[in-house]
Amino acid sequence: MSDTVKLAAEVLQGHRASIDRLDAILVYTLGERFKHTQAVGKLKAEHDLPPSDPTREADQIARLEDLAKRADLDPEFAKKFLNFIIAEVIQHHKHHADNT
Ligand SMILES: C=C(O[C@@H]1C=C(C(=O)O)C=C[C@H]1O)C(=O)O
Repeated sequence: MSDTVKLAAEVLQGHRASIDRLDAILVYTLGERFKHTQAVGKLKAEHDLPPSDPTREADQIARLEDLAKRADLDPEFAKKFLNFIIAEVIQHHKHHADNT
């Protein structure tokens, strides 16, 4: 293995170690977010509130698009990602509503 290939392998290993730590942060962050959304789902079910709140969702999408632009992240990707998470949360809320 040439010195350049060895150096590239070390650089790759460094990036992958950082990616692994960041993925752990993402998973723990999502876990914490879902703890709060589950509590919101129970609260909504107990008070007969609708599972989805489109006004709140639109505010969040706008906020996340703005944050994404400032963080050099594709705002369309940020929007798709948040919509994906919100869709899952709404399913949880419907489940709470059906079982309360
Ligand atoms: C968590 C809530 O319920 C739903 C899920 C949302 C979310 O995951 O951020 C936002 C709005 C609601 O459609 C809420 O109303 O705050």
